[in-house]
Amino acid sequence: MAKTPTVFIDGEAGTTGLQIRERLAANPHVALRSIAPDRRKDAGARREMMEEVDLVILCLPDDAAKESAALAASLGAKAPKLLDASTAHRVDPTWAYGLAELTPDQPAAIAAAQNVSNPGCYPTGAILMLRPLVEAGIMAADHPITVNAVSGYTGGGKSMVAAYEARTAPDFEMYGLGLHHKHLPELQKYSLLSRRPIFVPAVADYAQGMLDAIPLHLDMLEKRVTPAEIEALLAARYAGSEYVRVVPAEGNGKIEPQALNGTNGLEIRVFGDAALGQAVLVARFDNLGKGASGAAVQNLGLMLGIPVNASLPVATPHAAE
Ligand SMILES: NC(=O)C1=CN([C@@H]2O[C@H](COP(=O)(O)OP(=O)(O)OC[C@H]3O[C@@H](n4cnc5c(N)ncnc54)[C@H](OP(=O)(O)O)[C@@H]3O)[C@@H](O)[C@H]2O)C=CC1
Ligand SMILES: CC(=O)N[C@@H](CCC(=O)OP(=O)(O)O)C(=O)O
Repeated sequence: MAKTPTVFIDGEAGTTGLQIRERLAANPHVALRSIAPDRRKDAGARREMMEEVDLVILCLPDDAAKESAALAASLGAKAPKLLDASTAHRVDPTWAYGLAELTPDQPAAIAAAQNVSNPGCYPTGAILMLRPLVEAGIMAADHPITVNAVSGYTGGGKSMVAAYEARTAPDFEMYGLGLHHKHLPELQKYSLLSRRPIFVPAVADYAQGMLDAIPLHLDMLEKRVTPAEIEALLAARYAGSEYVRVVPAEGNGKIEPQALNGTNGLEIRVFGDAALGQAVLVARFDNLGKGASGAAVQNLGLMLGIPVNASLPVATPHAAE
Protein backbone atom coordinates (compact mmCIF):
# COMPACT_ATOMS: atom_id res chain seq x y z
CA MET A 1 0.00 0.00 0.00
CA ALA A 2 1.30 3.49 -0.85
CA LYS A 3 2.53 5.51 2.15
CA THR A 4 0.09 8.14 3.46
CA PRO A 5 1.59 11.56 2.61
CA THR A 6 2.72 13.64 5.60
CA VAL A 7 2.04 17.35 6.03
CA PHE A 8 3.39 19.96 8.45
CA ILE A 9 1.51 23.25 8.91
CA ASP A 10 4.11 25.89 9.81
CA GLY A 11 2.02 28.46 11.77
CA GLU A 12 -0.69 25.93 12.65
CA ALA A 13 -1.94 28.00 15.60
CA GLY A 14 -2.74 31.07 13.46
CA THR A 15 -6.08 31.97 11.86
CA THR A 16 -5.37 30.32 8.49
CA GLY A 17 -3.42 27.38 9.95
CA LEU A 18 -6.20 26.42 12.37
CA GLN A 19 -8.80 26.38 9.61
CA ILE A 20 -6.58 24.23 7.38
CA ARG A 21 -6.07 21.82 10.27
CA GLU A 22 -9.81 21.59 10.81
CA ARG A 23 -10.34 20.75 7.13
CA LEU A 24 -7.64 18.04 7.13
CA ALA A 25 -8.11 16.52 10.58
CA ALA A 26 -10.53 13.79 9.52
CA ASN A 27 -8.95 13.15 6.09
CA PRO A 28 -7.61 9.55 6.05
CA HIS A 29 -5.43 10.30 2.98
CA VAL A 30 -3.06 12.62 4.83
CA ALA A 31 -1.10 12.45 8.12
CA LEU A 32 -0.52 15.75 9.95
CA ARG A 33 2.73 16.32 11.85
CA SER A 34 3.31 19.01 14.51
CA ILE A 35 6.18 20.61 16.40
CA ALA A 36 5.87 21.07 20.18
CA PRO A 37 4.37 24.55 20.72
CA ASP A 38 7.44 25.85 22.60
CA ARG A 39 9.72 24.96 19.66
CA ARG A 40 7.47 26.19 16.83
CA LYS A 41 9.64 29.22 16.05
CA ASP A 42 12.94 27.30 16.35
CA ALA A 43 14.63 27.12 12.93
CA GLY A 44 16.38 23.82 13.80
CA ALA A 45 13.12 22.11 14.79
CA ARG A 46 11.37 23.38 11.65
CA ARG A 47 14.23 22.21 9.41
CA GLU A 48 14.16 18.73 10.99
CA MET A 49 10.40 18.56 10.45
CA MET A 50 10.77 19.67 6.84
CA GLU A 51 13.17 16.83 6.21
CA GLU A 52 10.59 14.31 7.41
CA VAL A 53 7.44 15.38 5.61
CA ASP A 54 6.16 15.41 2.02
CA LEU A 55 4.57 18.86 2.10
CA VAL A 56 4.76 21.98 4.29
CA ILE A 57 2.02 24.61 4.37
CA LEU A 58 3.36 28.03 5.40
CA CYS A 59 0.74 30.00 7.38
CA LEU A 60 3.15 32.66 8.53
CA PRO A 61 3.83 36.38 8.13
CA ASP A 62 5.76 37.15 4.90
CA ASP A 63 9.23 37.38 6.48
CA ALA A 64 8.84 34.09 8.35
CA ALA A 65 7.51 32.45 5.15
CA LYS A 66 10.63 33.58 3.25
CA GLU A 67 12.78 32.18 6.06
CA SER A 68 10.95 28.84 5.89
CA ALA A 69 11.29 28.71 2.10
CA ALA A 70 15.05 29.25 2.50
CA LEU A 71 15.18 26.45 5.12
CA ALA A 72 13.42 24.11 2.68
CA ALA A 73 15.72 25.12 -0.19
CA SER A 74 18.74 24.29 2.01
CA LEU A 75 17.56 20.66 2.03
CA GLY A 76 18.20 20.32 -1.71
CA ALA A 77 16.72 17.11 -3.12
CA LYS A 78 15.20 16.30 0.30
CA ALA A 79 13.10 19.48 0.30
CA PRO A 80 9.35 18.93 0.77
CA LYS A 81 6.77 20.51 -1.50
CA LEU A 82 5.78 23.97 -0.21
CA LEU A 83 2.39 25.65 -0.20
CA ASP A 84 2.72 29.26 0.99
CA ALA A 85 -0.38 31.10 2.28
CA SER A 86 1.51 34.40 2.63
CA THR A 87 2.08 37.19 0.09
CA ALA A 88 5.81 36.43 -0.16
CA HIS A 89 5.90 34.39 -3.40
CA ARG A 90 2.69 35.21 -5.27
CA VAL A 91 4.27 36.96 -8.25
CA ASP A 92 7.48 34.93 -8.17
CA PRO A 93 7.67 33.20 -11.58
CA THR A 94 9.39 30.17 -10.05
CA TRP A 95 6.32 29.47 -7.88
CA ALA A 96 2.98 28.24 -9.31
CA TYR A 97 0.00 30.51 -8.52
CA GLY A 98 -2.47 28.37 -6.59
CA LEU A 99 -5.70 29.53 -8.19
CA ALA A 100 -6.90 26.31 -9.83
CA GLU A 101 -9.66 28.08 -11.80
CA LEU A 102 -7.23 30.63 -13.35
CA THR A 103 -6.97 28.70 -16.65
CA PRO A 104 -7.91 25.18 -17.73
CA ASP A 105 -4.21 24.21 -17.42
CA GLN A 106 -3.69 25.57 -13.90
CA PRO A 107 -4.70 22.43 -11.94
CA ALA A 108 -1.99 20.46 -13.78
CA ALA A 109 0.56 23.25 -13.16
CA ILE A 110 -0.27 23.19 -9.42
CA ALA A 111 -0.08 19.39 -9.31
CA ALA A 112 3.36 19.38 -10.97
CA ALA A 113 4.90 22.28 -9.01
CA GLN A 114 7.42 21.92 -6.19
CA ASN A 115 6.34 25.29 -4.74
CA VAL A 116 2.83 26.77 -4.87
CA SER A 117 1.71 30.17 -3.63
CA ASN A 118 -1.86 30.36 -2.33
CA PRO A 119 -3.63 33.46 -3.70
CA GLY A 120 -4.57 36.53 -1.68
CA CYS A 121 -8.16 36.62 -0.51
CA TYR A 122 -9.26 39.81 -2.30
CA PRO A 123 -7.52 39.03 -5.64
CA THR A 124 -9.18 35.58 -5.83
CA GLY A 125 -12.63 37.03 -6.65
CA ALA A 126 -11.39 39.95 -8.74
CA ILE A 127 -9.10 37.87 -10.95
CA LEU A 128 -11.82 35.28 -11.62
CA MET A 129 -14.15 38.08 -12.84
CA LEU A 130 -11.63 40.15 -14.83
CA ARG A 131 -9.37 37.67 -16.57
CA PRO A 132 -12.01 36.03 -18.80
CA LEU A 133 -13.08 39.48 -20.05
CA VAL A 134 -9.51 40.43 -20.98
CA GLU A 135 -8.87 37.03 -22.58
CA ALA A 136 -12.04 37.39 -24.67
CA GLY A 137 -10.95 40.84 -25.92
CA ILE A 138 -14.00 42.46 -24.29
CA MET A 139 -11.85 44.46 -21.89
CA ALA A 140 -8.58 46.11 -22.96
CA ALA A 141 -5.57 45.28 -20.80
CA ASP A 142 -5.23 48.98 -19.97
CA HIS A 143 -8.89 49.41 -19.01
CA PRO A 144 -9.14 51.57 -15.85
CA ILE A 145 -10.36 49.15 -13.18
CA THR A 146 -11.46 49.83 -9.61
CA VAL A 147 -12.05 46.97 -7.17
CA ASN A 148 -14.14 47.85 -4.11
CA ALA A 149 -14.17 45.19 -1.42
CA VAL A 150 -15.15 44.35 2.12
CA SER A 151 -13.75 41.64 4.42
CA GLY A 152 -14.62 40.25 7.81
CA TYR A 153 -12.04 40.99 10.50
CA THR A 154 -10.48 37.48 10.48
CA GLY A 155 -8.77 38.69 7.27
CA GLY A 156 -6.36 40.63 9.47
CA GLY A 157 -5.16 37.56 11.40
CA LYS A 158 -4.84 37.12 15.17
CA SER A 159 -4.06 40.76 15.97
CA MET A 160 -7.11 42.14 14.13
CA VAL A 161 -9.35 39.43 15.60
CA ALA A 162 -8.15 40.46 19.08
CA ALA A 163 -8.81 44.17 18.38
CA TYR A 164 -12.38 43.49 17.19
CA GLU A 165 -13.10 41.14 20.06
CA ALA A 166 -11.82 43.76 22.54
CA ARG A 167 -14.14 46.31 20.83
CA THR A 168 -11.21 48.65 20.18
CA ALA A 169 -11.56 48.57 16.37
CA PRO A 170 -14.05 50.66 14.34
CA ASP A 171 -17.33 49.08 13.16
CA PHE A 172 -16.38 49.82 9.58
CA GLU A 173 -13.18 51.16 8.04
CA MET A 174 -11.83 51.72 4.53
CA TYR A 175 -8.10 51.25 4.21
CA GLY A 176 -5.41 50.77 1.55
CA LEU A 177 -6.09 54.35 0.45
CA GLY A 178 -2.37 54.94 0.06
CA LEU A 179 -2.95 52.77 -3.08
CA HIS A 180 -0.14 50.32 -2.30
CA HIS A 181 -2.08 47.39 -0.83
CA LYS A 182 0.01 44.19 -0.84
CA HIS A 183 -2.50 42.42 -3.11
CA LEU A 184 -2.12 44.81 -6.07
CA PRO A 185 0.81 43.06 -7.81
CA GLU A 186 -0.96 39.66 -8.02
CA LEU A 187 -4.32 41.26 -8.84
CA GLN A 188 -2.78 43.09 -11.81
CA LYS A 189 -0.56 40.22 -13.00
CA TYR A 190 -3.11 37.39 -13.04
CA SER A 191 -5.98 39.57 -14.33
CA LEU A 192 -3.68 40.31 -17.33
CA LEU A 193 -4.05 44.08 -16.78
CA SER A 194 -1.34 46.43 -18.03
CA ARG A 195 -2.78 49.39 -16.08
CA ARG A 196 -2.49 49.25 -12.28
CA PRO A 197 -6.00 48.88 -10.83
CA ILE A 198 -7.28 51.06 -7.97
CA PHE A 199 -8.12 48.85 -4.99
CA VAL A 200 -10.40 50.13 -2.19
CA PRO A 201 -10.74 47.50 0.56
CA ALA A 202 -12.73 47.85 3.77
CA VAL A 203 -13.07 45.80 6.93
CA ALA A 204 -16.18 45.62 9.10
CA ASP A 205 -17.34 44.28 12.45
CA TYR A 206 -18.16 40.70 11.47
CA ALA A 207 -15.79 37.73 11.53
CA GLN A 208 -15.80 36.16 8.09
CA GLY A 209 -17.01 36.69 4.53
CA MET A 210 -15.88 38.80 1.57
CA LEU A 211 -17.31 40.76 -1.35
CA ASP A 212 -15.28 42.06 -4.33
CA ALA A 213 -17.22 44.55 -6.48
CA ILE A 214 -16.04 45.89 -9.87
CA PRO A 215 -18.14 48.69 -11.47
CA LEU A 216 -18.05 48.90 -15.28
CA HIS A 217 -19.20 51.54 -17.78
CA LEU A 218 -19.99 49.17 -20.64
CA ASP A 219 -19.50 51.80 -23.39
CA MET A 220 -15.84 52.06 -22.33
CA LEU A 221 -15.14 48.39 -23.08
CA GLU A 222 -13.49 47.15 -26.30
CA LYS A 223 -16.66 45.37 -27.45
CA ARG A 224 -20.27 46.42 -26.87
CA VAL A 225 -21.71 43.86 -24.45
CA THR A 226 -24.74 43.76 -22.20
CA PRO A 227 -24.69 42.63 -18.54
CA ALA A 228 -26.42 39.43 -19.70
CA GLU A 229 -23.66 38.74 -22.22
CA ILE A 230 -20.97 39.21 -19.56
CA GLU A 231 -22.89 36.84 -17.28
CA ALA A 232 -23.15 34.26 -20.10
CA LEU A 233 -19.42 34.51 -20.84
CA LEU A 234 -18.46 34.00 -17.18
CA ALA A 235 -21.01 31.19 -16.78
CA ALA A 236 -19.51 29.37 -19.79
CA ARG A 237 -15.99 29.91 -18.44
CA TYR A 238 -16.80 28.31 -15.04
CA ALA A 239 -19.29 25.68 -16.22
CA GLY A 240 -18.39 22.41 -14.52
CA SER A 241 -16.23 24.08 -11.84
CA GLU A 242 -16.57 22.43 -8.46
CA TYR A 243 -16.23 25.65 -6.48
CA VAL A 244 -16.89 28.69 -8.73
CA ARG A 245 -20.48 29.41 -9.76
CA VAL A 246 -22.08 32.19 -11.77
CA VAL A 247 -25.44 33.01 -10.21
CA PRO A 248 -28.21 35.20 -11.70
CA ALA A 249 -28.27 38.61 -10.00
CA GLU A 250 -31.87 38.44 -8.93
CA GLY A 251 -33.51 40.39 -6.15
CA ASN A 252 -33.29 43.96 -5.07
CA GLY A 253 -29.72 44.89 -5.95
CA LYS A 254 -28.36 43.88 -2.54
CA ILE A 255 -25.81 41.26 -1.47
CA GLU A 256 -24.31 40.40 1.91
CA PRO A 257 -20.89 38.79 2.41
CA GLN A 258 -21.40 35.84 4.79
CA ALA A 259 -23.62 33.32 2.99
CA LEU A 260 -20.74 31.04 1.87
CA ASN A 261 -18.89 30.95 5.20
CA GLY A 262 -17.30 27.63 6.00
CA THR A 263 -17.33 26.56 2.35
CA ASN A 264 -14.75 26.73 -0.44
CA GLY A 265 -17.36 28.15 -2.80
CA LEU A 266 -17.22 31.43 -4.73
CA GLU A 267 -20.24 33.01 -6.40
CA ILE A 268 -20.09 35.58 -9.19
CA ARG A 269 -23.03 37.86 -10.01
CA VAL A 270 -23.36 40.45 -12.75
CA PHE A 271 -25.65 43.25 -11.60
CA GLY A 272 -26.45 45.76 -14.32
CA ASP A 273 -28.81 47.72 -16.51
CA ALA A 274 -28.41 47.29 -20.29
CA ALA A 275 -30.26 50.54 -21.02
CA LEU A 276 -27.94 52.50 -18.76
CA GLY A 277 -24.90 50.66 -20.13
CA GLN A 278 -23.62 49.99 -16.61
CA ALA A 279 -22.77 46.85 -14.63
CA VAL A 280 -21.22 45.83 -11.31
CA LEU A 281 -19.51 42.43 -11.11
CA VAL A 282 -19.63 40.97 -7.60
CA ALA A 283 -17.83 37.95 -6.15
CA ARG A 284 -18.89 36.54 -2.78
CA PHE A 285 -16.81 34.02 -0.82
CA ASP A 286 -15.37 33.24 2.62
CA ASN A 287 -12.06 35.07 3.13
CA LEU A 288 -10.95 32.08 5.23
CA GLY A 289 -12.47 29.57 2.75
CA LYS A 290 -11.80 30.11 -0.96
CA GLY A 291 -9.85 33.21 0.17
CA ALA A 292 -7.34 31.23 2.27
CA SER A 293 -7.70 27.86 4.02
CA GLY A 294 -10.22 26.27 1.63
CA ALA A 295 -8.07 27.20 -1.37
CA ALA A 296 -5.01 25.84 0.45
CA VAL A 297 -6.69 22.47 1.01
CA GLN A 298 -7.90 22.42 -2.63
CA ASN A 299 -4.26 23.02 -3.69
CA LEU A 300 -2.94 20.39 -1.28
CA GLY A 301 -5.29 17.86 -2.88
CA LEU A 302 -3.85 18.67 -6.30
CA MET A 303 -0.22 18.68 -5.07
CA LEU A 304 -0.49 15.32 -3.30
CA GLY A 305 -3.00 13.73 -5.69
CA ILE A 306 -5.43 12.90 -2.88
CA PRO A 307 -9.16 13.50 -2.33
CA VAL A 308 -9.91 16.42 0.03
CA ASN A 309 -12.88 18.24 1.48
CA ALA A 310 -11.95 21.91 1.00
CA SER A 311 -14.96 23.09 3.01
CA LEU A 312 -15.22 22.78 6.80
CA PRO A 313 -16.68 19.43 7.95
CA VAL A 314 -19.82 21.27 9.02
CA ALA A 315 -20.08 24.44 6.96
CA THR A 316 -22.09 27.10 8.75
CA PRO A 317 -23.40 29.54 6.18
CA HIS A 318 -24.42 32.62 8.12
CA ALA A 319 -27.30 34.09 6.24
CA ALA A 320 -29.72 33.22 3.49
CA GLU A 321 -30.39 35.66 0.67
N1 LIG B 1 -6.49 35.63 7.58
C1 LIG B 1 -6.75 35.59 6.27
O1 LIG B 1 -7.90 35.81 5.81
C2 LIG B 1 -5.68 35.28 5.31
C3 LIG B 1 -4.34 35.17 5.66
N2 LIG B 1 -3.41 34.83 4.72
C4 LIG B 1 -1.98 34.81 4.97
O2 LIG B 1 -1.64 33.70 5.77
C5 LIG B 1 -0.53 34.04 6.58
C6 LIG B 1 -0.93 33.80 8.01
O3 LIG B 1 -2.01 34.69 8.29
P1 LIG B 1 -2.97 34.51 9.52
O4 LIG B 1 -3.20 33.06 9.78
O5 LIG B 1 -4.13 35.38 9.27
O6 LIG B 1 -2.04 35.14 10.67
P2 LIG B 1 -2.08 34.92 12.24
O7 LIG B 1 -1.44 36.12 12.82
O8 LIG B 1 -3.45 34.56 12.66
O9 LIG B 1 -1.15 33.64 12.43
C7 LIG B 1 0.22 33.63 12.12
C8 LIG B 1 0.85 32.47 12.87
O10 LIG B 1 2.25 32.41 12.53
C9 LIG B 1 2.98 32.23 13.75
N3 LIG B 1 4.32 32.79 13.55
C10 LIG B 1 4.67 34.09 13.43
N4 LIG B 1 6.00 34.20 13.22
C11 LIG B 1 6.50 32.94 13.23
C12 LIG B 1 7.80 32.38 13.07
N5 LIG B 1 8.87 33.17 12.87
N6 LIG B 1 7.93 31.03 13.11
C13 LIG B 1 6.87 30.22 13.32
N7 LIG B 1 5.61 30.69 13.48
C14 LIG B 1 5.43 32.03 13.44
C15 LIG B 1 2.19 32.98 14.77
O11 LIG B 1 2.51 32.54 16.06
P3 LIG B 1 2.32 33.55 17.29
O12 LIG B 1 0.88 33.96 17.30
O13 LIG B 1 2.67 32.75 18.46
O14 LIG B 1 3.22 34.68 17.06
C16 LIG B 1 0.75 32.63 14.37
O15 LIG B 1 0.34 31.41 14.94
C17 LIG B 1 -0.19 35.53 6.33
O16 LIG B 1 0.92 35.60 5.50
C18 LIG B 1 -1.45 36.05 5.66
O17 LIG B 1 -1.13 37.08 4.73
C19 LIG B 1 -3.82 34.50 3.47
C20 LIG B 1 -5.12 34.60 3.07
C21 LIG B 1 -6.12 35.10 3.95
C1 LIG C 1 -9.03 42.62 6.61
C2 LIG C 1 -7.56 42.59 6.29
O1 LIG C 1 -6.76 43.28 6.89
N1 LIG C 1 -7.18 41.80 5.32
C3 LIG C 1 -5.82 41.66 4.88
C4 LIG C 1 -5.77 40.71 3.74
C5 LIG C 1 -5.74 39.31 4.19
C6 LIG C 1 -4.32 38.77 4.32
O2 LIG C 1 -3.44 39.26 4.97
O3 LIG C 1 -4.06 37.71 3.70
P1 LIG C 1 -3.53 37.45 2.27
O4 LIG C 1 -2.69 38.56 1.78
O5 LIG C 1 -2.65 36.32 2.37
O6 LIG C 1 -4.74 37.26 1.50
C7 LIG C 1 -5.23 42.95 4.38
O7 LIG C 1 -5.94 43.71 3.74
O8 LIG C 1 -4.01 43.12 4.53
